[in-house]
Amino acid sequence: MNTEPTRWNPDLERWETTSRGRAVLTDPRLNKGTAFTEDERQALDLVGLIPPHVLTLEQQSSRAYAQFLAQPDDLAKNVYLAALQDRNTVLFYRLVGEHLDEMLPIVYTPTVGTAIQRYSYEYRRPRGVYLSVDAPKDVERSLRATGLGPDDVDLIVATDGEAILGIGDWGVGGINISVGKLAVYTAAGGIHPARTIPVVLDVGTNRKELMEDPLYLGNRHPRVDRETYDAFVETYVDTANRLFPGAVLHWEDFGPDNARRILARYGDRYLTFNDDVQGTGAVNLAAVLSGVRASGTPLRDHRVVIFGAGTAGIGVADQLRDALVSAGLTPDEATRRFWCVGRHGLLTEGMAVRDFQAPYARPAEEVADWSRDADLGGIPLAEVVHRVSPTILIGTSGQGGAFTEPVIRDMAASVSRPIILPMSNPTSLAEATPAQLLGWTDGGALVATGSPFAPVTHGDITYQIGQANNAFIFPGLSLGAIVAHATRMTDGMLKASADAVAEQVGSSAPGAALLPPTQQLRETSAAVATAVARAAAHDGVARATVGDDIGSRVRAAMWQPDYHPVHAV
Ligand SMILES: NC(=O)C1=CN([C@@H]2O[C@H](COP(=O)(O)OP(=O)(O)OC[C@H]3O[C@@H](n4cnc5c(N)ncnc54)[C@H](O)[C@@H]3O)[C@@H](O)[C@H]2O)C=CC1
Ligand SMILES: CC(=O)C(=O)O
Ligand SMILES: [Mg+2]
Repeated sequence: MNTEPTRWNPDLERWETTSRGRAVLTDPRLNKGTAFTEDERQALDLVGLIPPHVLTLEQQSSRAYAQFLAQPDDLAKNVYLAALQDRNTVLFYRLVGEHLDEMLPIVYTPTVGTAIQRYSYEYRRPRGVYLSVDAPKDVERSLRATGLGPDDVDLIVATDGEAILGIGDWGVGGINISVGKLAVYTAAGGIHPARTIPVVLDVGTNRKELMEDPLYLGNRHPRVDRETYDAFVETYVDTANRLFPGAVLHWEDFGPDNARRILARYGDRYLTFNDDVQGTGAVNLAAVLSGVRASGTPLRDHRVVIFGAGTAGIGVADQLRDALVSAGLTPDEATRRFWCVGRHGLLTEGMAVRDFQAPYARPAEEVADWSRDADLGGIPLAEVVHRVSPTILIGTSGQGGAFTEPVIRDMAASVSRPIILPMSNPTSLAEATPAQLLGWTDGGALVATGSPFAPVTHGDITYQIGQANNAFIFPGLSLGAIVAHATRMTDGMLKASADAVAEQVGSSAPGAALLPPTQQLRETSAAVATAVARAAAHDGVARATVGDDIGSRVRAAMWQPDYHPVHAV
């Protein structure tokens, strides 16, 4: 039985609630604070619980913006916005939507990384659902405790906190990446915030300082063994799918082995995707496609070095390889265009590589006389760049500053418009800054970065720096899947998302960004969702009819941060 005292009535577009008084003010879905109307105050027993003067949403938003600006630093801004989100959903999204450029870096990368590291210290309230590997029998009960029924959930974002951005294992604090991704989903993709659940799968942490910290809020034991882990993930997937059968299951910031294994196990059975593998692959492809357009060299003629051959790096390689095949190469020819560099240098045959890296290992005879670095235990990036003369260099290593001046100058010596994408987050882990890259290449580099960077002026040109972040993909990808009632997330849907983002980039004039502006993320996400829904229909996985009106249906499905009547029942 659904005992939830509050429900959204879609026909009358209003909330209906049996709650009264303070219970209304503490429900962020219902709470309008000083914007409750006189009639609502009377009907909901709010008279005397809020100051008498009624404000508009616009007035509230400008007041909140002033409060936001008064915070002393970015972490305090993050905590301020989190508290606002806990209090009043509509006001939070109205404010973030009005200042997307300024606030995305606060609710998302880079500041979300700091918020995760500081989680147990900045903790104010629980947010989302905390599932513990020590109590798998409670998974169902905890997901049911959201009060949401089978038709009430569109999307669940889950992390196990092992590989947060590029900052590693932060245990239970990882919940904030699920919360942050969902904030982007709603602000950028119009996913209904009440129809989403952030989840952390707390399977322990291998970070000793957390386990020894008296304030640490997660399970105080090392990450569990693979068998226990897999059984727990299975319990989560089965339960989530049974309770919320239509929901997209989004996986975020898992370690490379678990990320790939989970995707291989569930990708063909459920509507699910791994954002770091697939979302990142798609946004990278979009940036490369627009870089290729600006470079004047056809895609099929490019050579790619990927620095950081993990979850994101190989996800990027896989989608680019498929794009090279579509451009006319055979699968083998396409694979041979990649040189992937990991912790021990270039991946080569005979090295101990992970199964998903294996296709990219270079033949031993090719590299027989390449110079090696004894400390590294293999062939370093500088040697790879020197030998290969890549046209595209991608950073997914989490190693800040790894693209050094000699490496970039060497690359630029043989390629006039090198495409260079330092995609690692947060900002401090970018492999190089755009100012460095443009300086070392005399303005020739075509640059996009994972975290936001300000424009760079070099010579007479001001270069806009596009953000090659999966935030350009996942909101529209899931929105398209939800509107199409898709049963699976197919490769075709991912490819469509990349193409749609690339198409949103209007210009390849000198200084133009490789990706659309963040401020336009809502329009970009609508275009992505439309393309994704069409691809779902094309791939035979859409249960809804996808016709000519799909663009307007996508837009109509996007939640807007406006107040609706709250009706006392
Ligand atoms: N811009 C975007 O949309 C996204 C960016 N990323 C970023 O990519 C980075 C990596 O993330 P994941 O792939 O999830 O992590 P991961 O741990 O799966 O992969 C990192 C890879 O870098 C390699 N590596 C580490 N040190 C290295 C070194 N000194 N030289 C060469 N390789 C080295 C590791 O061996 C590993 O294979 C992070 O900084 C993350 O923020 C990840 C997903 C999306
Ligand atoms: C953007 C993202 O998903 C990451 O850095 O992990
Ligand atoms: Mg991620």
